[in-house]
Amino acid sequence: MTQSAAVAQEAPAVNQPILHVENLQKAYHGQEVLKSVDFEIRKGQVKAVLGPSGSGKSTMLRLMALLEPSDGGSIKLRGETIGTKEHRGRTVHLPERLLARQRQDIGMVFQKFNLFPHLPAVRNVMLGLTSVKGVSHHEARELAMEMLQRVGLENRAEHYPSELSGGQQQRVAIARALVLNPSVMLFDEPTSALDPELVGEVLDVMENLAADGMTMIVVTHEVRFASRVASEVSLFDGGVIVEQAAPDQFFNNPKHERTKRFLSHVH
Ligand SMILES: Nc1ncnc2c1ncn2[C@@H]1O[C@H](COP(=O)(O)OP(=O)(O)OP(=O)(O)O)[C@@H](O)[C@H]1O
Repeated sequence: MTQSAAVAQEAPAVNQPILHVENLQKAYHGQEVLKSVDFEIRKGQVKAVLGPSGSGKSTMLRLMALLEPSDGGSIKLRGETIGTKEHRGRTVHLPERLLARQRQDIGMVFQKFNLFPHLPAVRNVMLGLTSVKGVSHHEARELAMEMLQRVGLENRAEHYPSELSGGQQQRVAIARALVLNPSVMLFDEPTSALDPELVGEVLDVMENLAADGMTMIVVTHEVRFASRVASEVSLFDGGVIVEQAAPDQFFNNPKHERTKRFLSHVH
């Protein structure tokens, strides 16, 4: 194979979405939470997802992160179907071993930081590298320190979660996701559990990530963040995406009545 042919094979198609979700469905106890979600995000885009409480936003992210199986539809990451495969004409869910491997390419940050309380910050960040990726302790530590620096916490590396503020814990959680070098980062209301004065430091870290070209989906109630940082804003309601548009259009000239009503409550 010529060198240029090899490069062409490796490079993703320029306009191919990083993550592409089609007709995603999920029900709990017969109650449809995701009716049919279609969603795509391209490299470097930041999508903000707004919507009323209980509308299924977290469920959508958990399915995209392969933390729960869907009931239907498909998820493609960099052109490859993840989470499921076709087997004898049926769609089947992949075994946990394969899901774990695919999950490494999707970073997820939760409302609650979920750090291990008995490990200092740097060990929390290292854990995925040593236990999942088999990286040596020495190399994992170096990479973890780089990530802690990126979120402005290199001087808190040896602090335990109980010695850190909520905002700092959330920044450690972001570093923990980033260190695995995912193709896309999913944020599920990352500032909702924080005292108001700690929200800004987490949003600043996220804004820096976006400026560095990270591809991000952010479920949030932070309308100002969405309007400033997102490349596209979506309103999620009733198990579907009601409207998606660039922030200016979404906030200043929404098309759907549902979006207008939603915005009248949050503005
Ligand atoms: N594991 C589960 N088992 C049963 N029902 C669930 C489960 N997870 C979510 N639900 C239900 O699905 C619906 C959507 O929940 P979800 O957390 O996805 O909404 P949300 O839009 O993220 O809400 P919020 O903004 O309050 O976090 C809710 O009615 C919730 O009770």
